[in-house]
Formats: sequence, C-alpha cells, structure tokens
Amino acid sequence: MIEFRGVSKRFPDGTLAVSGVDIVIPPRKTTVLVGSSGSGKTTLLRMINRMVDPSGGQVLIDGTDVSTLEPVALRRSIGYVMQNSGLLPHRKVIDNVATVPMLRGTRKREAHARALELLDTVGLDRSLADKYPSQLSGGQQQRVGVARGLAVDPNILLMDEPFGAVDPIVRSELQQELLRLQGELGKTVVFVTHDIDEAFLLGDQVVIMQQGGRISQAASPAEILAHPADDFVADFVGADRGKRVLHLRDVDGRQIVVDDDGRAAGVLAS
Ligand SMILES: Nc1ncnc2c1ncn2[C@@H]1O[C@H](COP(=O)(O)OP(=O)(O)OP(=O)(O)O)[C@@H](O)[C@H]1O
Repeated sequence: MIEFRGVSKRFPDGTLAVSGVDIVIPPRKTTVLVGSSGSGKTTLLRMINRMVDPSGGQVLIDGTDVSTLEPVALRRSIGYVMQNSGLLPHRKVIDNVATVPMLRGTRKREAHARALELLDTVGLDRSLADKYPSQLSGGQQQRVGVARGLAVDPNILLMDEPFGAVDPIVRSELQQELLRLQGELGKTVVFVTHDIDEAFLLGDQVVIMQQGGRISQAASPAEILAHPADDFVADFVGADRGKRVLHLRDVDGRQIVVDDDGRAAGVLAS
C-alpha cells in the first residue's frame, strides 16, 4: 500500500505543484492519476520513488516513510515506464530490459534469459531482442518499456503517460494488453494520463487532479460517474454534458445501447 499524508511540493522557483494531498493507493490494483496539463500528476508519481522529494508531508510504502530509504535502491526496486519508452538508443532491446537487474547484481546470463521471458510476457517476438530501439515501431518500443519496468519483478509499477505518443489503434491494443497483464501479475500500478477515457478503462481507483495539485475526487469510475464530487469533476468526466449518458433503442426486436449522439455502443444482453 502507498499512502500520501498531507503531501505538498513547492519547487525552488516557487511553483506549488502538489498541495495537501492525502490519498491511499491500494495494493495489487491500478490507480490512475488524471488531470489537465500541469495539475501535478507527474510530480505526485515521482514522489513515490523519490525522483522528487516532498516539501511537506509524508509518502509511505507499506508503512515506511520513503524519505528514510536510500533513493537509488528504492528507484531500482520500483518499475518505471515513461512516455516515449525512455529506452537507451545505443543498446539492444535485450540489454535495455536486462540493465537494471544487472545493476542490482543479477548475472548477465540470467538477466538475459529473464529478459527474453519478459518479451513473451508483453507480447513481443524474441527475434526483436537483438534490435536497437530505433528499429522498432512506437508500440513495440512502449512494450519494451513495459518489459523493462517489470524486469526487477517490482511490487509497484509507475507508468507516466506510457501510451501518450502512439496512434489510437496501437494505444487501444496497449491498454488491453495492460489489462491482461495486470489480471495475471496483480502489481500495484500507478498510472498517469490526461485522458479520462483511458483512466476509466484502466483504473480501479481514479484520482482526478486540478491545477495547483489538489485532488478533486478519488474513487472508482462508477462512483465518480454516479456522484461527481463537484462541478469541476462533472465537467471533466463529461457527465454534465450528457456525453456519457446511454439510451436503449429497439432495433428489429433487439435492444441496442446508443450514446447521446445516437452512436451504437453495444447490444443489451438478454
Ligand atoms: N522541476 C521543476 N521546477 C519547477 N516547476 C516544475 C518542475 N517540475 C514541474 N514543475 C511545475 O509543476 C507543475 C506540475 O507539473 P507536473 O509535471 O507534475 O504536471 P502534470 O500534471 O504531470 O502535467 P503534464 O500532463 O503536462 O505532464 C507545473 O506547473 C510545472 O510547470
């Protein structure tokens, strides 16, 4: 479990990026931080592995204040996946995946064998192992990024807009892949996005942030849709505009679910 207690972050230039955040991130679930640009999502995420230290309050992992943990060791024990994969361009795919385990003392042979298994896990062909990142598509690079994040078998996986830079079809594939993986692996995933649809698809818990790094609401997607905490949340999730209101329409005796614009969303099971 990850817990934020009264956490704030003011950068040296005076910017207040995160303000008075109290939140519990449950284990083995996916928590999505969602909000517009500059609402403090990345800063909040980076306080979990001490890439950023809070200027007030505490971040705890399983009851231990992370400020008491050695930052490099902490960082290497937590998976981190970022936008544009963050792969080292001059290193082969297999070396990119095996780097952190080797830094932690795993022998090369073992680290490479595990890296090949991880390529299977994320749905990549092993023949890609000896290629360089620039020889891969954007979607393949992101999968390598996920494999690298999983390489130390972390309990916690931090994902910062990991699918932000790929086209919508590949993005949808990667989202489905993450849902499948999470069903198998059960990691504590903290995922940053500014796309509310992605947040509702992936999140067991969705945390809606607004400018100044304040949390407007943290709840399940169903709870947020049913009871938006305020006008900001209602507007952000599109509830106020009826965007997410669905209707039933009878088409040749079958009940079709349509959205407010009359587009078909699915068939009602009988
Ligand atoms: N190192 C820094 N020094 C000063 N200000 C910073 C620093 N990092 C972030 N900020 C500021 O803190 C605020 C929150 O930034 P952050 O990157 O956490 O937001 P975000 O919600 O992740 O945004 P985006 O979706 O654009 O990535 C912004 O106003 C940003 O300009």
